[in-house]
Amino acid sequence: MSFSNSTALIAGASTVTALLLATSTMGLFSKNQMPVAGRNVIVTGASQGMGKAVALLLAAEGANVAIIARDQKKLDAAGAEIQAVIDRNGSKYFGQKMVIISADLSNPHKAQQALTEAEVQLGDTEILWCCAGGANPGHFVDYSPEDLQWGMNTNYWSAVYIAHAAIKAMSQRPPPTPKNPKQGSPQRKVIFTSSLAAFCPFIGYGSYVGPKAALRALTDCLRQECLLYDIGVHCCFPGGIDSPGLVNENLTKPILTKKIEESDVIQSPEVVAKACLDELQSGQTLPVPSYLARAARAGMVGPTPRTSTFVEIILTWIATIVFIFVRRDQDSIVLKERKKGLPWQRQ
Ligand SMILES: NC(=O)C1=CN([C@@H]2O[C@H](COP(=O)(O)OP(=O)(O)OC[C@H]3O[C@@H](n4cnc5c(N)ncnc54)[C@H](OP(=O)(O)O)[C@@H]3O)[C@@H](O)[C@H]2O)C=CC1
Ligand SMILES: CCCCCCCCCCCCCCCC(=O)[C@@H](N)CO
Repeated sequence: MSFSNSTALIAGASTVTALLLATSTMGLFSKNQMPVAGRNVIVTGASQGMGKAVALLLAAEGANVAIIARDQKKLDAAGAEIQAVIDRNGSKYFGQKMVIISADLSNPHKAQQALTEAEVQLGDTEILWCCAGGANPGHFVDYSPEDLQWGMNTNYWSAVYIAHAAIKAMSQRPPPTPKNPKQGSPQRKVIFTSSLAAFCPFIGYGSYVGPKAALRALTDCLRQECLLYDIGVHCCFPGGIDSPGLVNENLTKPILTKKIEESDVIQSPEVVAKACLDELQSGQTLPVPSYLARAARAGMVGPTPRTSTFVEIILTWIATIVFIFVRRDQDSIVLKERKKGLPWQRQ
């Protein structure tokens, strides 16, 4: 090969590489991976906090929404807010609907019933976004077996049973014909909600990080199986959310947990919902709403597919190093407490 030929080849190859990097990092030319207008969406944990913000956002963008939680009063209040958003949309999205379903989703029969009920009222489910969850922070030694089971029921089973019912139903039927094929990918979605604390587990979340990390592992497993049925499976990783749940858990949160959380940035439910939706629409498997969670994801991404490959790989190197210092910093908070003496040395 002559000198000029190989130069042209290298120049061509670098241009293609640069273009590929640019499109993968900036999302240029990519279509919306999760349009919501006119589609049937179920949001769990939608009576308050992040779930309610997700339901309000999707309703504002024209989705038909079914909201699920246990407490009927809180559901009715959230339902009124969502209906107001739908009324404001006017005739922009024809026949937009909202339904309220009260169910304890940690019960497999109730979860199946809730899905059936939502489908009777809305039609076939296109998106299931599981937000129901919560934490009862404490030291592991202070938990009762019931406290530990509560963590698993509230965070793992409340998401897994309804996802199981939904994926079984979806896998047997084609997606509804898109009302506007130009609006983006018609793929159906199941979305879980984990936590930044599952990427970086720390003291005080002994009943919580297990189920939240399990949701992530399940996401990787189901994402692969659901390639068979053309269903996308995703899992969001918020940091602190300014929600009623956070206010409540802070009442009993151990002091060491609070100290470690000082390095986190609390976001509003609305910001978290919008940032996660943006990431889902750009095709992210593990959406995050903050830079901190994005850095933690880079350090823990493992075999999950990534978008923006180049930037994420660099970030992975950085995060791997930063994690050494984060862990040292967190441990030093705990070790300072230990200086007061081991339990059996204290009077
Ligand atoms: N707040 C935070 O700092 C963070 C939260 N997260 C996660 O984000 C999600 C949303 O959190 P947040 O906004 O604080 O939520 P909240 O704790 O404020 O609200 C939780 C929602 O889930 C519902 N829910 C709880 N258990 C069940 C159940 N068994 N069956 C049906 N519905 C249930 C609640 O309604 P009801 O009780 O009436 O059933 C409520 O609607 C959760 O999964 C949480 O773990 C992640 C990172 C940080
Ligand atoms: C590479 C660098 C990574 C750095 C990570 C450092 C993380 C420290 C703070 C994490 C705070 C997590 C809040 C989630 C709490 C939660 O899920 C509950 N409140 C739920 O209710």
